Amino acid sequence: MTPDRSRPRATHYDLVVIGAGAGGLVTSGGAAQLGARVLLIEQHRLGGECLWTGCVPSKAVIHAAQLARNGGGQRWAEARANLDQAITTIEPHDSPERFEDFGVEVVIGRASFTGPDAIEIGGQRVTARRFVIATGSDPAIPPINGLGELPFFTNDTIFDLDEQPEHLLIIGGGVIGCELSQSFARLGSLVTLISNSALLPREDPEAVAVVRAQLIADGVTIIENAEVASAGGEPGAIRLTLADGRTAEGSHLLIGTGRAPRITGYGLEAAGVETGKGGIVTDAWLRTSNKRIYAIGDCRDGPRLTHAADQDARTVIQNALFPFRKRKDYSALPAAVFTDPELAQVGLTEPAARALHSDIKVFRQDFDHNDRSVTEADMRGFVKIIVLGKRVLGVTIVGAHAGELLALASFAVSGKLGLSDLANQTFAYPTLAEALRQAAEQPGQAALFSPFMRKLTALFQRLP
Ligand SMILES: Cc1cc2nc3c(=O)[nH]c(=O)nc-3n(C[C@H](O)[C@H](O)[C@H](O)COP(=O)(O)OP(=O)(O)OC[C@H]3O[C@@H](n4cnc5c(N)ncnc54)[C@H](O)[C@@H]3O)c2cc1C
Ligand SMILES: NC(=O)c1ccc[n+]([C@@H]2O[C@H](COP(=O)([O-])OP(=O)(O)OC[C@H]3O[C@@H](n4cnc5c(N)ncnc54)[C@H](O)[C@@H]3O)[C@@H](O)[C@H]2O)c1
Repeated sequence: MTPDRSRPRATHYDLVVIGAGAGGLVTSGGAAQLGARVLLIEQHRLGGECLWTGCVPSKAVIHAAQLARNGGGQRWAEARANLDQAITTIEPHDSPERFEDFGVEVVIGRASFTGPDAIEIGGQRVTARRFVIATGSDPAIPPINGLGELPFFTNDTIFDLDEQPEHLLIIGGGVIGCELSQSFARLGSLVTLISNSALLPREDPEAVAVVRAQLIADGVTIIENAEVASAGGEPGAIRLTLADGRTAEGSHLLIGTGRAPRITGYGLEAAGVETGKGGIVTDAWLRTSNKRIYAIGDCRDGPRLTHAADQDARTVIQNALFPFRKRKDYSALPAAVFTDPELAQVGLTEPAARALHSDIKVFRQDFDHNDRSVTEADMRGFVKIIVLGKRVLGVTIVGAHAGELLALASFAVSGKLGLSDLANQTFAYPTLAEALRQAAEQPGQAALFSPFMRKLTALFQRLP
């Protein structure tokens, strides 16, 4: 029998979690399995952005676009079928029944704080020992003249699109803009991508150059460092006018210009929770200005990624339930842009490391010297390892399967390993991962094959 999910069964819990996206699900499921009495409140459907409007549909579209590449024709319908299938397959993992089996009490409704230690939900007042806010973020819509009068898409709506866009205009050259511009181009739409920055402004520019070249080869028209001054035209024939007078016309418009944390309309002021421009302010332990309330994932100031929300959740389970506290630490948080080629980063990029330290060293290995890249006939990209002294500060990988290869690099950065730890590994031949070892062995090889070593070797050969 389906339980009544319209109101809580009790008035007090050990932990109340607001929002059932990646952050809220991991927190509530983990805490309940550890034995805490947990109430999880979700206003819409469990799974959040990642399942319904983010990672899952976008990666399914990317996969369909890979298959469609060079196939010709308009292939959005196939991508739509693929993304619907992916969501249907993953949805049971995030179902209320599964979390109820873990011992979580699930209520569907909108929670609102009424004071520093209480919320209201389903007309009922609920108190808790600790609260976790995991309310996520909305697409940020830029203040462009005329935009309000036109139909436009965001990640909340683009994956429900029924018809193939003839010509998709995209504002924003970040992760969404790059991943989806390439996908729609490969699926057979004309695509124009406009950004007020360079593409992927936070990433290594040399790596971005490799991605940019592929987007152009796929037919994406890219306009970088350009302000969109106004939007006009009509549905089906949208015209963007840039500040320098240029115009771009298309049938559909997608906005991917960053995120706005969800911090209004649910009583954060009444709870005494401080917010800033970047979201809910948290301390080193992810506590808000109200020490009994934690904030995790996209709603707090900090990185907005599913695995960041997951990492936050694990930190908060420990901090909210146990006396041994754990600090938040994003220094080894990996990130991948799932374009083709992929761009993956962990730790500091080369420009970020140079801004902090004057004496870093950078070791780069291009994939055109990797045998597997040659046999796969895909030699785009490189591995770059950024080192301070002996310590690996960061790794940038651009190329095929860069997101997968990054796992090894993440391990090196989070484990505070030295370059020699990577250089001394033996990797299966022929694999792309060998490029990491080849980059890591560059300084050692210079020392190993030096004139001094040559003399030493010769000397040893003369010994009886
Ligand atoms: C197109 C796209 C692709 C992405 N791809 C990736 C990727 O490949 N890898 C990656 O790591 N990240 C990716 N992300 C980012 C990722 O989706 C988010 O960082 C992640 O989903 C955030 O999880 P969250 O739990 O913080 O918030 P959300 O998933 O947004 O969950 C918040 C939940 O809170 C609920 N809620 C809000 N207010 C209330 C309230 N008052 N009461 C009750 N419920 C409430 C909402 O309904 C929602 O379900 C992508 C994002 C987008 C937009
Ligand atoms: N693979 C992944 O992990 C993945 C994929 C998609 C999205 N995401 C997450 O989702 C979030 C949102 O992605 P996003 O691409 O919207 O944000 P983003 O921050 O990655 O990029 C936004 C881009 O829009 C540009 N921009 C901002 N205002 C503009 C304006 N008025 N006109 C033109 N350009 C403008 C910025 O300069 C920037 O290049 C990100 O935080 C990202 O972490 C992650």
